[in-house]
Amino acid sequence: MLFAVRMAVSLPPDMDPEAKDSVVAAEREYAQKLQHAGEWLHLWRCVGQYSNLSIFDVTDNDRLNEILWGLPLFAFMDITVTPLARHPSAVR
Ligand SMILES: O=C(O)C[C@H]1C=CC(=O)O1
Repeated sequence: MLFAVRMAVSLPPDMDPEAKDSVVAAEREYAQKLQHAGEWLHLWRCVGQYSNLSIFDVTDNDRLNEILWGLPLFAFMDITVTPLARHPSAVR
């Protein structure tokens, strides 16, 4: 099942710099592992914003929920999920 997920990140301005570096590094490792595993198909930066637009290919809603709740930055994110269906005019 394909999902488009928008993740907007909002870190506290007074967050300890070491804690910030640590959670961002953990997020990168987590995201790259899922990309290598083939579940996180696309990860795009939204221009000029600390947010991304991602495409996931997962077995079901529960798996996506598990992935999103496991994001190290989850507590600092506003997440919007859009389930995707094939467009009738799509050529591939
Ligand atoms: O930077 C972001 O958009 C947030 C998050 C999503 C993947 C990742 O590595 O960081």
